[in-house]
Formats: sequence, C-alpha cells, structure tokens
Amino acid sequence: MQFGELVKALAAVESTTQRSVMVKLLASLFKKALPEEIDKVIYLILGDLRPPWEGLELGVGEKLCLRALAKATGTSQAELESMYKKTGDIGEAARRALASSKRPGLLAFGSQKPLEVSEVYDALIKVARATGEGAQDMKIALLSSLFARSSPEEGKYIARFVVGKLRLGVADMTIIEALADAYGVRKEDLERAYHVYPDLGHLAKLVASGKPLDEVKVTPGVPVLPMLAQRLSSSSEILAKLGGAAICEYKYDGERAQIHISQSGVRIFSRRLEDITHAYPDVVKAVREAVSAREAILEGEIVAVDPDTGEMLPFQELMHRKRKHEVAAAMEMYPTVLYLFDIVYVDGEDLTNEPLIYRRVKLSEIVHESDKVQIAKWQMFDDPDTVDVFFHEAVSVGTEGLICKSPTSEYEMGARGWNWIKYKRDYKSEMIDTVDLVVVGAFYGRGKRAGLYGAFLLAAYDPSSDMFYTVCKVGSGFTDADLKKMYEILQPLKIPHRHPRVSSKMEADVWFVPQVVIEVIGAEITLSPLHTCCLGAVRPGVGLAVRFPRFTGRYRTDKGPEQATTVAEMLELYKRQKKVAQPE
Ligand SMILES: Nc1ncnc2c1ncn2[C@@H]1O[C@H](COP(=O)(O)OP(=O)(O)OP(=O)(O)O)[C@@H](O)[C@H]1O
Repeated sequence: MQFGELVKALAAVESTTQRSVMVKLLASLFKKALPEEIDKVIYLILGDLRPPWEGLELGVGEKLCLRALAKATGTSQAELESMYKKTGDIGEAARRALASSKRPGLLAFGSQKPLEVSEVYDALIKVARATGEGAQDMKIALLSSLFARSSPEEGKYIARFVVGKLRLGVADMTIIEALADAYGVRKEDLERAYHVYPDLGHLAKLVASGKPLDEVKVTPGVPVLPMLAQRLSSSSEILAKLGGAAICEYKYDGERAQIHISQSGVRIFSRRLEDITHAYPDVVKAVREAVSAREAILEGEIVAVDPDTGEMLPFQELMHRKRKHEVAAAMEMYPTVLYLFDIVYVDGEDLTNEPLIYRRVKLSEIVHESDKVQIAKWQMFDDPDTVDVFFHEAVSVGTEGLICKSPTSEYEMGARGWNWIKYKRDYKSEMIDTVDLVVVGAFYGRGKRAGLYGAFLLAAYDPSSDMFYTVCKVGSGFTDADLKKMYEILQPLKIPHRHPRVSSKMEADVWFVPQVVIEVIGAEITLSPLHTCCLGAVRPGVGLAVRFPRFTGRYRTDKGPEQATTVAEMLELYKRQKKVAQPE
C-alpha cells in the first residue's frame, strides 16, 4: 500500500464527526492492505510502532524532528520553530516547509517513486532502534531522508507521528470494529482475542490471512487484560451477590503488577499494561528466588513497606519509583513487598478457565514465601459478621479493605464483573490528637535493627479494671538513638511472660512491666480485631487500633503508666475523628 493512501484515509478520519463513519473509513482502508502490511498500517494509525507494552520508543523530541525537517527542506530551524509556534501543530509546520522547499540536493518530489507504508514503517523502526553513541545523528539522518521523499501532506503525518501527536482519537476498540467489518469476523471474537493478546497489529495479521482467532493463546511475555472488580458497601450484599460464600483477600494499597516469567526473564506490567520492570529490580530478583516455575503469569500488588519494621506504607510512597534515576535510592528508602493474589498461567497450562480456589492452590504450590514475596492474606467466609471482622483487621494493618471473590469464578480477562467485589470504606477518618501509650511488649528487630527491638506493643490504660489494653504495634518514628535508648530503658523491665495487668491478643517476643510511656500519632483510629482496647465497645469482637502509628520523639517521663491515655479517651477520640469522604 502506498503511504499516500494511508494519509488520505487519515485526513478523512480527521475530518469526520461521526464515529460510525470513522469505522467505515478504517474498514475500507484495511480491506486494501495486504496481510503482510496490515499490522504496519494499524500501528501507524495508533501512533505506536509496536504494542505499547513492548515499550519501544522512538526517542524523537520536537527539537530533533525540526532539525530533521530543516535538513530535508533547507528551511532554517528558526523559521520552522516560528511556524510551529504560530500553528501549534508540528505537522502543519512540516507541511508548509515541505511545500515551499527547494529540496537541496534531492530530486523534486513527484519525480521519485512514491513512499510505501512498509518503507515508512521500517524507517521509523530504524529510528527507534538507533541507540547509544551517535544515535541522535542517526535518527536525524533517517528522518530527514524520509521527509525528503515525502509529499507535504505525508510529511505532516510523519512529523505528528514521530513526536507522538497524531491525535486521531482512534482507540483500540475503534480498530477492532473496523477489522471485524473489513474481514467479516465477529467483533466479540476479536475482543476476546484482544483480551488474551492485546496486540492489534498481530491480530489484524491473523484475520487478514484467514487464520482462526481461537489460535490466540495466553502467552508468557504478553500481558493479558486484567480482571477488575465491582464495588459494594456492605458484607451482606457482597455475600448475597457471590452466592453465599466468598474468598476474601486483603486489598493491598500499592501498584497492581502482572508478572511474567518466561525464557527471556521476568517482566512486570502495570494495570494499564505498561512495562514497569525497570522500576522494580528488587521485585524481579525476589520473584526469581521465590517462584519455582519455568514460565508463569502471576498477579499481585506491589506495596511499599517501612524498611525498618516491614510495615505497610500508603501507596504514595511508591511514587518515588517513577523517575528512573531515583529507583536505586527508592529501593533503599522504600523497599517493597509483592503480595500475590492470582495465577493465570503456569508451565504450559492456561489457568484462566479454572476456578479461583484451584488457582489459589496452584499459586501456593509454586510460590515459596519470603520477606519480599508473599501470598495475599485471605480467608473463606459465609457469614457477613465475620467478613466485617476480617475487613476491620485489614484496614487497621494499613490495607484499604477487602476484595471478595467468588471461589468458583474463572479469571475473566478485561472484565469488570461481579465475581470480584471490592469492599472499601466510604470514609476515612483523621486522628485529631497524639496519645500517650504504655510499652507492654516488643518485637525483635531485623536488618539494621538486629540486636535491638524493631517494634513495640503499646497499650492504653483502663482505670476501672486497672488493666492495660493493647492498641497498636509501632516501629516508625524511632531514630537509631531512640532504638538504643528504648532497649536500655526497657531492659530492667523485662519479664518472661505477659504482665498480668496487660490484656493482649498479640504475642510479643518480649514482655515488660508496664511503665514506660511514649507519645504516638497515627493516621486514624480504626476498628481492629487484633487489639483489645475497647473490645466490643463499638462492634462485637473488634477493638480499637491506631492505623499507621509513629513515635513523635517524646518520651513522657513526666507520666506514669496510670496517667497514660485511657481506653475511654481512645473511644472518645475514635468518635470525634473528622471523617473525610474516600475517593473512588
Ligand atoms: N487481593 C487483591 N485482589 C485483587 N486486586 C487487588 C488485591 N489487592 C489489591 N488489589 C488492587 O485493587 C485494585 C482495584 O481496586 P481500586 O478501586 O483501588 O482500584 P481502581 O484503579 O480505582 O479500580 P479498578 O482497578 O477496579 O479500575 C486492583 O486493580 C488491584 O490493583
């Protein structure tokens, strides 16, 4: 196909206001393409040389494009820049420059063979693949000879394409419809294939050469469209919707990761199927060590954790991974844990049609849990009250709530069905004041904190029973000096068992006589079945906990344990918290 033909179709697509006309225009263009070039036609229309998840980038900025144009047309760069500024469209600048060009040293346009789609595509691939030393000059040379051979109208689209501003508004679904129309295949079949193998160039080639779409299979290295969740706000509704029983999993607050293990190594894809492997070298390494499979596709959530305590941090802390040059530092300051919750494929076996409960078994067979790779915490329930208790536990330890799943459901690629239902809070609260809590136990530290305590179990005081009730485990906010000091002041208070005046569901590594009081602040006070403070006061079976607690740095030596924050004050603080609406 001549490139001019594609350009004519693009101009027509651009001028139409009707989506149905757009589909028709694309369909008639596709009909004219040969099977060996249809993929190139499609990639050019979509504005990416390869499916985006392959991560091939042209590496051409506006400056470079203008330099190539200057070289091809003999127009000065300053003039090109001012044309661009005036029109706001690099394509228009290219068109004008080519139209008025004297084409120095080259044949006049029209006296040479017209450009073919394949030639343009192949040249652009070369531009993309030029890397390393001399890459810039190479890219300019390749582009300028492409411009030199193109008509003004062709140059317009090439310029827009290379700087990533094609902006035709053609979406993947538009292409799917046009392909269905052009080749007489069912749109649903194409959609299904697309969920399994989201590469429209590849699929178009199959249909154009008359190959059946059911040959398209789940393939390690090629991301599948992720299964998504609906949302409901009560556990009874959720259980009813799921037929009475549900696998409930912690809903971790991090970045969704589709992890592919194949011959070519480990690759990680985001929720939007971008290749995010470069941001998580630590996850790649941990997966290699923890997963025993030659090939697999796993699904999980990458969560930032406090390097000293291993406790989960809010999602925002992952943002430090987004800039390439910051990844190494971010790995130190914000290490991650990968929580795996599904498996789509393992060693030649496509698991998408297997029930979740079976996939869960497979997952635990091939994953050997470590500090860095764990299986998402889950439990099966058929009673709304116990779901709620699990939900409060999940929130209090720093997750967003639960994802409740039908135990018998398949892995539905690309679907937001009712087999996965998220259960989050509508409101988040904000802790309005610090609290002074008593240290009743401690947990041994790891890594930098080895030999000291890594976290402490804290309690509030109840004057009516003269007992201490636990309310959080805190490891954040302590400097190295603080940790040493804590170890020293607690040493004489060590006892071989829980103090009789302490009520706790948690098992600490070390117990103390309740005496030391420290000041703590948290993100909020939540319900939690893990702690005994105000147990049953708000809901049966659950107490109160400080979520994301941290030491403020203040030792309340002025306070004895009986002057610590009381359980009644905790309840009051819980009730008086500011509620802020949770974004969807
Ligand atoms: N155990 C789990 N099972 C499935 N997803 C989980 C789990 N834990 C955390 N998640 C995350 O929760 C996301 C869905 O919920 P959420 O509402 O937070 O995300 P969203 O981007 O707003 O919605 P969605 O991804 O459904 O469009 C999943 O995409 C996944 O990243």
